[in-house]
Amino acid sequence: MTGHTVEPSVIDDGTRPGETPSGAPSARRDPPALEQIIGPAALRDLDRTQLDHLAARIRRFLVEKVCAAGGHLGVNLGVVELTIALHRVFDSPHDVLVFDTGHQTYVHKILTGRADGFDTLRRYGGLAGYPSRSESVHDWVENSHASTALSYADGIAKSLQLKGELAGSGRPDGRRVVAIVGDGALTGGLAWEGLNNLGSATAQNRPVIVVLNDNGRSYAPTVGGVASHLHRLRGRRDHEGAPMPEPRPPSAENLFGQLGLAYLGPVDGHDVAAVQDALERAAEACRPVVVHVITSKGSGYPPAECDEADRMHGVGVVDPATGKAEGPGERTWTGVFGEEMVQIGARRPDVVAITAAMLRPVGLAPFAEAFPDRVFDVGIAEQHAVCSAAGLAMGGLHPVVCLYSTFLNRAFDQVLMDVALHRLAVTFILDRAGITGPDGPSHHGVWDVGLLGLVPGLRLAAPRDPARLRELLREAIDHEGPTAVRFPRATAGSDIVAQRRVGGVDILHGGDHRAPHVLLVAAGSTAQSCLRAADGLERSGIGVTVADPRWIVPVGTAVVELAARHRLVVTVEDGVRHGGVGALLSQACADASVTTPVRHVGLPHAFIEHGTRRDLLDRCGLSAQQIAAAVRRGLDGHPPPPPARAPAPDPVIHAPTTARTGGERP
Ligand SMILES: Cc1ncc(C[n+]2csc(CCOP(=O)(O)OP(=O)(O)O)c2C)c(N)n1
Ligand SMILES: CC(=O)[C@@H](O)[C@H](O)COP(=O)(O)O
Ligand SMILES: [Mg+2]
Repeated sequence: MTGHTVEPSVIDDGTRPGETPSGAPSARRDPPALEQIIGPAALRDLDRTQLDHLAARIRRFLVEKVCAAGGHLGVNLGVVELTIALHRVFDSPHDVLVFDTGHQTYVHKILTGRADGFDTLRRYGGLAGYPSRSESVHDWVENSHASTALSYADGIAKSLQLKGELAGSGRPDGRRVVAIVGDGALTGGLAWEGLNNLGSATAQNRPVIVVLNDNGRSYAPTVGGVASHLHRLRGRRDHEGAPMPEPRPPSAENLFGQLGLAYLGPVDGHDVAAVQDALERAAEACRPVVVHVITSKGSGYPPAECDEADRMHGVGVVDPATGKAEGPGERTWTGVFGEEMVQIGARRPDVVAITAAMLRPVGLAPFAEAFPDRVFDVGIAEQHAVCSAAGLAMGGLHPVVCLYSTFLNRAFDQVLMDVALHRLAVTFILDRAGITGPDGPSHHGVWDVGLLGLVPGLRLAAPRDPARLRELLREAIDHEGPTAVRFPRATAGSDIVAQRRVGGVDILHGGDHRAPHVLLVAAGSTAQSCLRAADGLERSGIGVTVADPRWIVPVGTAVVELAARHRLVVTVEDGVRHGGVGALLSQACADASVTTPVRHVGLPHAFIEHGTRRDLLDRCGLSAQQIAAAVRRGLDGHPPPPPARAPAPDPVIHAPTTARTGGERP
């Protein structure tokens, strides 16, 4: 590994005393200032010294910008040299670079002319934290869900081959297709579906270059047989820091060779020249090939290198000198969940927990510490997590599957056909449910209510506060059938005490009016805004009942009976309205011949861009004022307004009317 670990304040990036790191290059042939790099061509004729200075300059830039804004710091510090080499060997966007998960593309963005956007990183309307097709022709895949790159590469290579544009098709300017995939992403089943096709007999003349970015970690060290195999291939004595042998020629002595892909590596991923040499040889091979690149997450920044938990995989705003967040940590929904799980684990020896490579992010660290034999990290393998949970339940245990809501999407069939069909007692914990914020459209957990509302026999709870999270978690785990509990990426807030409980439904406000009036159905964390809306409405003489159903799927009879006793129902949910709480209640009212009009306030049926959670909720019409406005419009006989069109651009990412094919790219 080249020696490049330095303190952030003394990174030797070629900056002369008094010159800012991104200042104009001095006469000493320093590399171009980052803001002056308008594209990869600027890298082509840099010499070794300039490349080393450029790498140091990028590291310093990453530490400065990401510590100030939050984002994937450790991840991107680990791919500085790798990304420089990629853009020196391949000619993006003529050549296609597909990044798996996309959280490691900050360096790619710097080298493709977007350094000056980093002051807006992950802010509404600013630079996305993942590839963005609307930002650059160098970006292809926006989906931040792992293990997809190999399948995209397979499809793109097939399309280029059929059009006669793929390298190896006889054209001198044949296009190369490169997939950059992490060792963690390689624990996902979809990645092996991709490999199976990339290495097939028919693919031997359809060269795809798989760059395996192996840092030995997802957040924590990568688990499973794949990780062990990679460790053996690395020929390392340990995961980090050991010297690496010279790149070995392709051989069949490893899994990739057995699957029909040549193997090149292991390569020191922090040595630009070594990576460049390996990539050039891979491109010349003109066949499917895996280039096994060894990197270190957090490389070059001691606070990350020393972070045993996850090498500062992703951070909030932190002090660049220490890597620590300022001030005391906030109590999050995740933290409350983690505490209660330990209480439940002590009471219920049959309860076990499953994580898909995110033990700490989903709050299972306390449970793992208390009950180390009762936590299973299955890797980035959500479908396996759910199906394995079905097996655990069949074996007599009660598994608690802990995922971010958005990552449940890919395991829907396992929830439906492996858990619910067998009516198994499995509990799904859906953290980051609703608008999450900075990670953008593929991370907002907004689809779970619509999806799980389709699952016969499954019960879904949406707690409004920490006390209800604890209560509903216990009810879910005590239930003899499939259950789920959803909560947001947010501070936990204070408890909201109900006036009374009617048929399992908590009445939070009103409900004792004689004259028919408005029923506000507050799903989960929207309760606070609904109560504020109710206060405003009451001041203008509109009587409001605010009810928290607690269990939102299936719709309880008590909610339908409440609806029947009101003049108007308005449901409010932090989820897509399409198939959501409102839609389900409308259906339930229709089935019960209850004719009270029901209006749905929730998120649009669309992809919502990145920003802060609060701001995006407001832009989507979920503020107290907008809820009150929806009630008033309902009383006037009109449907609630479409999601508020803030003066700034719409938060909704409009699906293009015509498919944005690769054809828009060169
Ligand atoms: C389907 C899915 N599950 C979980 C995640 C959350 N996640 C984001 S990055 C990451 C670890 C990825 O590890 P690896 O592929 O090795 O990339 P590295 O961060 O090491 O560069 C995980 C689990 C995700 N993005 N997608
Ligand atoms: C890339 C990825 O999927 C995760 O790193 C995600 O960004 C973490 O999100 P939180 O910050 O909500 O934990
Ligand atoms: Mg990794």
